[in-house]
Amino acid sequence: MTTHQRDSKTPDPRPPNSNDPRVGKAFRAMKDLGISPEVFKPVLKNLLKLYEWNWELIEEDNYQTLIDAIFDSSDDKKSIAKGPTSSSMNTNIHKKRRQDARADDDNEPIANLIRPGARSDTSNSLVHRKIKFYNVDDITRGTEKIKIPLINEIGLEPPKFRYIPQNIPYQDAYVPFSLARIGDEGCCLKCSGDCLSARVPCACSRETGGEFAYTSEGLLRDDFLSACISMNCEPQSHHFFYCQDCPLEKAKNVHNPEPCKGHVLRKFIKECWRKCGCTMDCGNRVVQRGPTRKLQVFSTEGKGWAVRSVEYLPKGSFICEYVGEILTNTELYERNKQSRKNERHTYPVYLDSDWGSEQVLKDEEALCLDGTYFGNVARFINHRCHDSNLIEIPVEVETPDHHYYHIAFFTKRDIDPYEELTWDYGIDFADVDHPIKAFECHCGSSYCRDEKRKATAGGGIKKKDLGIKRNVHGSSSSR
Ligand SMILES: C[S@@+](CC[C@H](N)C(=O)[O-])C[C@H]1O[C@@H](n2cnc3c(N)ncnc32)[C@H](O)[C@@H]1O
Repeated sequence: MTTHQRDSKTPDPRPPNSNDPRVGKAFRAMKDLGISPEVFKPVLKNLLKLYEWNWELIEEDNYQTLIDAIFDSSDDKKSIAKGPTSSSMNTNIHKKRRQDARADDDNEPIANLIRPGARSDTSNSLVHRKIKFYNVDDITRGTEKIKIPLINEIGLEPPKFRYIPQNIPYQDAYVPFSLARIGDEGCCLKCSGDCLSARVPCACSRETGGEFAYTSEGLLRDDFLSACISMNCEPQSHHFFYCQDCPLEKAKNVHNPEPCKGHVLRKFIKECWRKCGCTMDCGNRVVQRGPTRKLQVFSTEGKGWAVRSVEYLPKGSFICEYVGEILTNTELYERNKQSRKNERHTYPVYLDSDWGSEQVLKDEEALCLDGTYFGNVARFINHRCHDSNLIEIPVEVETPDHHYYHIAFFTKRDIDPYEELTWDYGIDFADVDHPIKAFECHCGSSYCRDEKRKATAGGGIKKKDLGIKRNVHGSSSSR
């Protein structure tokens, strides 16, 4: 699944060579900061010698030591400031330093929900560090297998929420899991070990046409991902389902709802689960194992908090689920009314991917996820119009009843370290009837729908737009 790495605690007697994956990783991280190989290679070589080939010290805190050493060498020589990449390099290094340079006195508790994690600089005395480290080293409070730090580069107000690694019903949501609901033909009772290596794909691959959605490397299969992307980004008329009594239209006007504008039908992944005979390491259990990538929450100008990965992510990588409280649509309407009064922001996702397969549920039955007060890292993923680098895919795990399922984010393409992770919320920025006012979009995409709307004659507002999905309801930002 990931490139093999030598245990970085074991001193490596060999000098670095360009085939070493650790050199490649360092190269990519430095490239991202605009640092050319000519500049970083000699510094890396010296540092490795100094640390007796201990890569752990080089790699820790996203190569902070290496960056410090490059910075110090550039301060000394001033010569690299003449190079063509020097100004961007210095800007980026300064940016990177700022991102990690939150002094102790910036360690405000994150709404008493995230423990501040000030770090003392005792890890190595060989490099004189002039900076302090960021203030929260794990927003998950140990509830995930990985730590997810929060990097406050610009002094944003701490997010107020409680991290939960799995969805939890708020109150009325009826989420029935039972072994009895899973028929024997709906799971792989007789499998053992890893279903992906079985000669014939088991029953759990039926949802994805008799082939598993995942490769043995734990990535989404290319053809499956492409089909999901094209259904999501360029849906054809046959990809839409039109319901009789549309809950989204009722949310806009309960007494006189307009006809349904259409819901995009989605492809599901089905993962093996408890009733199956395979092990937890089975390749058809990716989302249920939780996030494994090196993610960070960081502050942005204009969009609040955001998410990125500090490691390279190949196309089809699972990033995280959208986790929140499970609400009925009725509870969500109530909450939205309240949040408008309290100026709180909600980030709900409708569990509406299975339109057409069963009767549309009533509002007091239909479910959505709200990550506002209780959520996971996904609540920080910002919107980008059309060319976002993540796609959300519905995943069936505990129940074959698609009344409830998981929403999982996967990469649509290869992603470089430190690139912001984004998904298209599906907002129609021109929809003035929507119960939650859309934010002013700063996604920066050349396909930005908000920019296009503003550019049309006087920012003219249209009322109807066929086939608009609106999964997350962004509220106007107070930032
Ligand atoms: C799901 S949250 C994402 C995390 C959020 N940035 C935060 O700080 O908590 C959605 C909110 O983020 C902000 N946001 C997301 N994408 C944005 C964009 N492209 N432009 C401006 N604001 C955005 C909006 O305030 C929106 O209501």
